[in-house]
Amino acid sequence: MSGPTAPETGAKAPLAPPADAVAPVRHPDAPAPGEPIGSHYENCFGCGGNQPHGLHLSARADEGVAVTAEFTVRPEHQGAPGLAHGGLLASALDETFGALSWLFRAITVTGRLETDYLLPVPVGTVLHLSARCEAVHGRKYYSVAEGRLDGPDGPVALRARALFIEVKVDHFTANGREEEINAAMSDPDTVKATRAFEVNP
Ligand SMILES: CCCCCCCCCC(=O)SCCNC(=O)CCNC(=O)[C@H](O)C(C)(C)COP(=O)(O)OP(=O)(O)OC[C@H]1O[C@@H](n2cnc3c(N)ncnc32)[C@H](O)[C@@H]1OP(=O)(O)O
Repeated sequence: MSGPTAPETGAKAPLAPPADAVAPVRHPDAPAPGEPIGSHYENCFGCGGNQPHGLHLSARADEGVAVTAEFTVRPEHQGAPGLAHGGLLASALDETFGALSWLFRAITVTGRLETDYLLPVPVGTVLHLSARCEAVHGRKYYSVAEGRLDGPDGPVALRARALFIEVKVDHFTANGREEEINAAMSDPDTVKATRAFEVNP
């Protein structure tokens, strides 16, 4: 019988960093604490301005290897009546974790993401997210995040852990659909953002 298979157990199972992981290093060219990080791609569902139904999440650098972010839950983000869809909230966490790339200046993609949903999140909520990288092991970046209602000190609605894996630019150029890759590579802003990562390994 075919069907979904569970994630591998053993080495891939834990989201806790291995004992010989090291502390992440804030890159000297990382945005200053409080500085906006900006969208990495205008068509990104998480942060792009070109997606009418996207999250339009905006992130800022924080102290250390950490970011804060906000997004407003809109009617098109519903799962149950008047409440945010759980997968969409995971997307907001994923995007917030992704913004950490600008702090350590390595291109990283989600390998694993685990979310605890503690409170329902009503439409109209401004969700205040924060993420912090805790440890690095080779290409693996281990991070934690949370999402709060009503303000940065409001009730915790979401908690998450993630493992992001460092990749090179060809992860995108080799795998993305050609028309979007060609369009992105002819956009000077995208090229500039990509070069910043390549020049500062
Ligand atoms: C310009 C910046 C752009 C930022 C965009 C941010 C957007 C928000 C973030 C996203 O949503 S990214 C999109 C969602 N993620 C993906 O599409 C990733 C799909 N997966 C892959 O492409 C590959 O599986 C991956 C690049 C993650 C890894 O493949 P590789 O062949 O490069 O590496 P490998 O499989 O050898 O794994 C490297 C290490 O990570 C570990 N690993 C990989 N996947 C894992 C997993 N799922 N769980 C636990 N560990 C994992 C793996 O065990 C190994 O550990 P060791 O170095 O200790 O041996």
